[in-house]
Formats: sequence, structure tokens, C-alpha cells
Amino acid sequence: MLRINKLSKSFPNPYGQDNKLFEDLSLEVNKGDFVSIIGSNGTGKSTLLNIISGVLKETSGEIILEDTNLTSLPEHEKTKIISRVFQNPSMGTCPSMTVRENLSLALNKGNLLNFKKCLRHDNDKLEYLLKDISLDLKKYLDTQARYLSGGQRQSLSLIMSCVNDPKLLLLDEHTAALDPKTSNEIMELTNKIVKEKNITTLMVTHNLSHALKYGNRLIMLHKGEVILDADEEMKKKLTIEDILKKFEYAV
Ligand SMILES: Nc1ncnc2c1ncn2[C@@H]1O[C@H](COP(=O)(O)OP(=O)(O)OP(=O)(O)O)[C@@H](O)[C@H]1O
Repeated sequence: MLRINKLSKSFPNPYGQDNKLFEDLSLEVNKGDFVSIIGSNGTGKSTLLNIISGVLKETSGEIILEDTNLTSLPEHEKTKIISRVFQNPSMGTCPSMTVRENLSLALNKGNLLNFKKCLRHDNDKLEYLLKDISLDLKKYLDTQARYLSGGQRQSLSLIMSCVNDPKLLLLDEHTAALDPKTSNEIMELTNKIVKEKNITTLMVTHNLSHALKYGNRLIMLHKGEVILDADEEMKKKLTIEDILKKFEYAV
């Protein structure tokens, strides 16, 4: 379970009062939940992921993931249990390394090996990881990541981020830079991996149909507060029009 307890975050404002983004935000997410997070621009979605992953420090409050209190954990320790995929497909992979080397590096994460050994991994395991993956990644095992398409690179980032079964997966608009067909393929891959591995997942998205179609919970943030929290049953009944109305009221 992920527990966010009374989280507050303010940013200093040199021209006046601090900019308070979150004030006593509390949220509980069950193990294995796949939560879509939507909300207007500037409402705090990425900041929330930044605080959970340790990129930003909360002003007060605490975040507990299963039995670990993340609040006091250094960022490099958090990366062992939390994975993140960003909007920009080039952020999750090393461009000058081949698909094989990128995957090997991810598989060897946390092992005390020299760098050369980190880039090697058993071929069967690599091929197994790419089995049934669309976008033909298997054909590109020996191609440098820089030559992959955005969709192929994002699918590689996703596979790499889940290969060691993280306790929490943070997806920050990870399909936003892709064309509609590729974006749907990446969502199908996301859903498959997350379900198979039962990974607790928070997905920030502006794609309302993805937010409704995938996951078992939908949260809408507005000015740092949760203004809609729909469980699986409620989410099934929600339509894009219902959500658009919420956006209209949330001004
Ligand atoms: N490091 C920072 N320093 C100062 N202000 C920040 C910082 N990070 C975020 N903010 C502010 O916090 C607010 C929320 O930003 P955030 O990026 O979390 O919004 P968002 O909901 O993810 O928006 P979008 O949908 O546009 O990506 C914004 O006003 C932003 O300027």
C-alpha cells in the first residue's frame, strides 16, 4: 500500500507569500492498484510524482510505501523500489547503448558488477522480455537506442523500468509525445506489464479516454486537492463528458 499522510508543499515566492500547492493532502492506494491521475495544467500532478520519487522534498507530511517510510529515504534508495517513465521517450534509455545493453543494464541494476559485465545478459532472458512486444523491438536488440522510434524507445523504457518488479511505478504523461496508434500500443503494453506483475501504479495523463479505459481507479486533482476519486465501479459509469464538466467547474 502507498500512504500519503497530510502532505504539504509550498514553493518560495520572492514577490510575496509562498505558493502553497498541497496542504494536508492525504491519499491511500492499495497494492496493485493502477490509478489514473488527471487535472488541469499546473494543478500539481507532476509535483506529486516528484515528491514521491524524491526529486522534490515535501514541506511537511509523510509518504509510506508498503513498510518503507519514503520521507526520510535518500533519492538513490528510492530508485531501488520506485520506477518512473517520463513523457520524453529519450529520458529512460541510454542513447549510445544498444537495446541489448540497455536491457542488460536494467536487469543487473543493484548488482555489484563492473560496468562491462553489467552490459551482458543471457540472450534467452532478453528475448523472453521482448516476446509478444509490439513495435518489433526484438529485431532491434543490437541497434543503439538513439535510432529507435519514439514508441519503440518508450516501450523499451517501460520494460526496463518494470524488469526488477518495482514496488511503485510512476508514469508521467508517458504517452503524450506519441502518435495516437503508438500511444494506444504503449498503453496496452503498460496495462499488460502492470497487471502481470501486480505493480502499484500512478499514471498522470491528459488523455481522458486512456484515464477511463485503463486502471481501476481515477483521481482528479485541482489546485492540489482531490476533487474526484472514482473506484472501479464508478469509473465504469463515468464518461468523457462527465469529466469535461468537472474540468469546467474546476476553475
Ligand atoms: N521546482 C519548482 N519551483 C517552483 N514552483 C514549482 C516547482 N515545481 C512546480 N512548481 C509549480 O507548481 C505548480 C504545479 O506544477 P506541476 O508541474 O506539478 O503541475 P501539473 O499538474 O503537472 O501541470 P501539467 O499538466 O501542465 O504538467 C505550478 O504552478 C508550478 O509552477
